[in-house]
Amino acid sequence: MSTRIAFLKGHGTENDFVIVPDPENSLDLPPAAVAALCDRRAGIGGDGLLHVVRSAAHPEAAGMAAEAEWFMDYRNGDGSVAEMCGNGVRVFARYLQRAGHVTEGDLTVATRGGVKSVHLAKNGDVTVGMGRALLPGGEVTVRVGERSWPATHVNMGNPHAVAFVEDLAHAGDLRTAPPVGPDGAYPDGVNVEFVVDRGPRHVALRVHERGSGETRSCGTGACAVAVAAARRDAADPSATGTPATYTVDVPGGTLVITERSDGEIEMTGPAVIVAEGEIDPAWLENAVR
Ligand SMILES: N[C@@H](CCC[C@H](N)C(=O)O)C(=O)O
Repeated sequence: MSTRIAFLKGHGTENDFVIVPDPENSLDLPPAAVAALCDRRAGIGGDGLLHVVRSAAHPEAAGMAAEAEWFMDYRNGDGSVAEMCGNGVRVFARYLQRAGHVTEGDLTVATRGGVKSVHLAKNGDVTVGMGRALLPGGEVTVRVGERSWPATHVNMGNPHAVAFVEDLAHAGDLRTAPPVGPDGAYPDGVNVEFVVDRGPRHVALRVHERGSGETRSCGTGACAVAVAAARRDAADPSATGTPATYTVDVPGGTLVITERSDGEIEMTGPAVIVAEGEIDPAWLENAVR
């Protein structure tokens, strides 16, 4: 890597990302490079990285190029690849707007979880069509120390285990991933949400994200929580025929999630770009050695 590499930093409800624009997919970003960039002490710092590539230039997205010009090549902070990142899509759209690639209003973004519809509103909010949740059923259990809770498995393109708890403090310090049983239930790892009620159709969560640790927000996690809460509250829109909207407080802000009666889920929240600069290529080369 001999030329300087541009980056931006952004967040959605404090789920923060290093953004690396690379329209023609010419950068080599192995897991070690992503982990170095996301390192909060030795790097730029972020829960994850948004590699911004034209769909036509990326082998995983070329098939979506007719529907979405831009591909969000999302990576977790440890360098691993994930199928989807809800907050990431909002921040990605905000970047496209700032760079002049799109304007306020409707656009599409290609992700590993398929093409997502996005609306950039005048008030700064960004709404993402997150698709449908899958609830494969089966019992899973989340454990922290001596406590354990039954959890709902919700797939939002990526896997989530949602546990309703009495107190968010019971999740502990979340420095390590809480064990989710039975063994082998999630061979590729899982995002774990701890949830309490705050009022009617109003919940709060803490989350431990696969590949990132505890984060201040998780968009797919907030959707998984809203879906699990609607089933618990006998408000499943596909059964009642009525959309269900939940306000989901996360440590970094608030997201509003609506599940329609056809199962389609929309998530609304803010997305902010906070800085931009250049990565020193010599530092990056050294960091991945
Ligand atoms: N923060 C994201 C989810 C990112 C991916 C997740 N860590 C995984 O590995 O599935 C969001 O906002 O959805």
